Amino acid sequence: MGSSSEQQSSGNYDFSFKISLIGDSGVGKSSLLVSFISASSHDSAPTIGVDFKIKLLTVGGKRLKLTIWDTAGQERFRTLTSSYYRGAHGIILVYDVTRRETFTNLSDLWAKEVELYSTNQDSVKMLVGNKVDRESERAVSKEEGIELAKELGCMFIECSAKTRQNVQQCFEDLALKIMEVPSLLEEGSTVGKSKIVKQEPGTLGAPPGAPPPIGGCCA
Ligand SMILES: Nc1nc2c(ncn2[C@@H]2O[C@H](COP(=O)(O)OP(=O)(O)OP(=O)(O)O)[C@@H](O)[C@H]2O)c(=O)[nH]1
Repeated sequence: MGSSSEQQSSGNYDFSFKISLIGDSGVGKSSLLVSFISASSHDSAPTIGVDFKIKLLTVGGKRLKLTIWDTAGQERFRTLTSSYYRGAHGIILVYDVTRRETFTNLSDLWAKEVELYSTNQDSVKMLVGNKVDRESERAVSKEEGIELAKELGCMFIECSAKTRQNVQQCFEDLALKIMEVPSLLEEGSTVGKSKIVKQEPGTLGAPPGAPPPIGGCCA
């Protein structure tokens, strides 16, 4: 799927935000993204390197362009990390409610990385407990999720990329919160800024200096 240059023009959206998805391998980051972008979940192959997708949507009466980055959780790709976070307006920290270690890794590992690499002091963070459709296998309670979100200063939601429960809500709530932060709003504003930049095929919408994404597309 491609996007026309017309869609990329600032005339078609009021704000442009970068959102990064992080968390352990297999928690469902790619599935959440695909579920949000394509309005249907699917079995997802492991992400190799980095992927991003663009979603145009209207929230709170504003037309938004969300560039959503999907990180590969595997340790061997961690050298790419800083570019995932650079300039991100929103960061989604995902764990799998059926795998406790993915929850503890968020506070022990991922939240520390966010602190280290995030260049946007004001970026909005959202803690997401995914795979709630597997309720019988749950290993992390909702209350624990709420507690950790408080500790980390994050918003919180539980969802399922498989059933799409709360997936749209997750991204919309995050976007709404980003728009409440004046510095992020100003930075993401397209007013008076030209968004039509000459880019190599396949990198449409990627921030300058970004590593070449794999399979980025626009919805
Ligand atoms: N039951 C259930 N399975 C899910 C859900 N989300 C993802 N999965 C499955 O979990 C597995 C891993 O999902 P991915 O989306 O590849 O996870 P990821 O976090 O992107 O993994 P990496 O690309 O390795 O970082 C896949 O088999 C998905 O189909 C969900 O909400 N419920």
